[in-house]
Amino acid sequence: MSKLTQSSTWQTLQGLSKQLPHMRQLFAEDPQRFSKFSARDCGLLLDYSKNRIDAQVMQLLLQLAENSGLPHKIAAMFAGEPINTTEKRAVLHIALRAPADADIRVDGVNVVPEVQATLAKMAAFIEALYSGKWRGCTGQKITDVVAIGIGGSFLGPKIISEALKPYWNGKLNCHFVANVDGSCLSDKLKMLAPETTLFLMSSKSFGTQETLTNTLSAKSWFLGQGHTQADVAKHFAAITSNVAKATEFGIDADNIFPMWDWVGGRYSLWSAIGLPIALLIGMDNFLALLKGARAMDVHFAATPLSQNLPVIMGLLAVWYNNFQGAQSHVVLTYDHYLRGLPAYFQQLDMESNGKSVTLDGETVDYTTGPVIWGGEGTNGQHAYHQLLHQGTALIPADFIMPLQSHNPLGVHHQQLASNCFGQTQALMRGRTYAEALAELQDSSLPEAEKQLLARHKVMAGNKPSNTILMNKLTPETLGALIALYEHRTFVQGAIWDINSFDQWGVELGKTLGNDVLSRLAATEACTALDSSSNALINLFRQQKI
Ligand SMILES: O=P(O)(O)OC[C@H]1O[C@H](O)[C@H](O)[C@@H](O)[C@@H]1O
Repeated sequence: MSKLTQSSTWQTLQGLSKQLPHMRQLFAEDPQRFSKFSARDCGLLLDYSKNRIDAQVMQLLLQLAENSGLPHKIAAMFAGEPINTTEKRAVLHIALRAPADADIRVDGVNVVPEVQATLAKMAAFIEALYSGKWRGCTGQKITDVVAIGIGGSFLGPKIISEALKPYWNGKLNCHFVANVDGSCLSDKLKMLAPETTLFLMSSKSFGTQETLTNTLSAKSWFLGQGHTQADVAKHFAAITSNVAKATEFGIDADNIFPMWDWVGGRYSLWSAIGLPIALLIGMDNFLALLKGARAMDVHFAATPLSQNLPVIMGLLAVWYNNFQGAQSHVVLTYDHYLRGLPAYFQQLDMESNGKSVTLDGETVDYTTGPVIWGGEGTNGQHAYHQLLHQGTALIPADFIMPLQSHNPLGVHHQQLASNCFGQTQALMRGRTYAEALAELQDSSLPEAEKQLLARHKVMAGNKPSNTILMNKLTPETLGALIALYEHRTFVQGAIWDINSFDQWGVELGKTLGNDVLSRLAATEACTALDSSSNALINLFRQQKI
């Protein structure tokens, strides 16, 4: 058994996990439950009272965090220590939103001036595009930007852009290409004119197959429309930490925005990777997004654990994962603009905490990252919420909702809120057999049928949820919200003693993908692999089943 699972705190929590009364009872017994189990800062309110917790459980979870050295680990991240141990790198997305006078050192060098210089370069680039100082090869203004990237170099820019649609200034159109399926790029190109289009290639490594292939095809398309190699500089720019490779690829050195190896892909939207967002909402709004994240960083670093929003959320996730058998976690956004957020948090959390060895290389004897999924409320209520209410799996939920809509339209927002609050209540309360039967009292069904139907209508309740509210979805509150989830992910990784910042599983997929690619192009039939892989490769080579 590991030190973690052997600890008396862990063992006590395990004992308590089956002893807590139903949440209905907890609420009935304590009218102060909401004020005891809610916290607010950075423009966000977290109501975590609808969780299977009491004061003792919370106190023990906080003890678990102390025992795991969480305060020290937070300090180490903020100090730029190489906490990504397998890649020997610092983890400094917090430096990307630090104030200009901050001093955050990697190997003795303050990285903040470089971050600020890149922000200034982004601002100048955006201004040049908006004003028409930057023009395409025929002298026309750029009207469309195609952002090419995948994983962290795609999800953040795309989803955060979508979320901030009310802030788009209409100066440019932005399109996103991630999938290497040629249909993705082709569909976009059909709508574009090369003379007014700028391609923004986003790849930290500048080595990701999908992104390189999509960029090469975009370049061929551009050249194929009668333009020359000399025109490329006016239509291609890149964001990468591999400046040498980007230059070699043919991107003009002036058109390269740097990033750094201490920014993880899934934590990179705050860097120049966020350029598509800034192009759509303007630099001031992009800076407000950073400011919101910064506020959450300050909160995370300085607030006592018991009031610390990411710590509370991380501990609750550990509670369900390790002590209540939950294997998935659902994120439900009651805001149309936030509909992509579950997919963003999915990469953030699953790529970070989908690990099974500790920092010392020991295989864990406890579960780690759950499956993160979700979608847009109220749509999910008419689909998968059924399983949340009456299925056999325990699925803790986060409900996220702004109190004010960007589009106040009749009773829409009130209805949205009523559904959100109604769902958390239904999950918590459930419906007893007696209640279900009472609801059927006036029906004309025979008694036996009433009883049978009542059994189907029983909902156990006691299903946990957090509710996160904000006044309005703004760049600042969104920045705080995303940083909240980043740090929540960190808290869990710290307790599980895993490296939340590498992704070796993804790397293996990339390597094998490249190997298969060479076999697909070979002249000989493939016989060297397992029978399934051989057959699939050979079917593709023959182009028919
Ligand atoms: O930005 P790139 O180097 O092209 O990497 C793009 C993506 O590649 C991999 O799939 C990683 O797992 C992601 O974290 C990364 O964001």
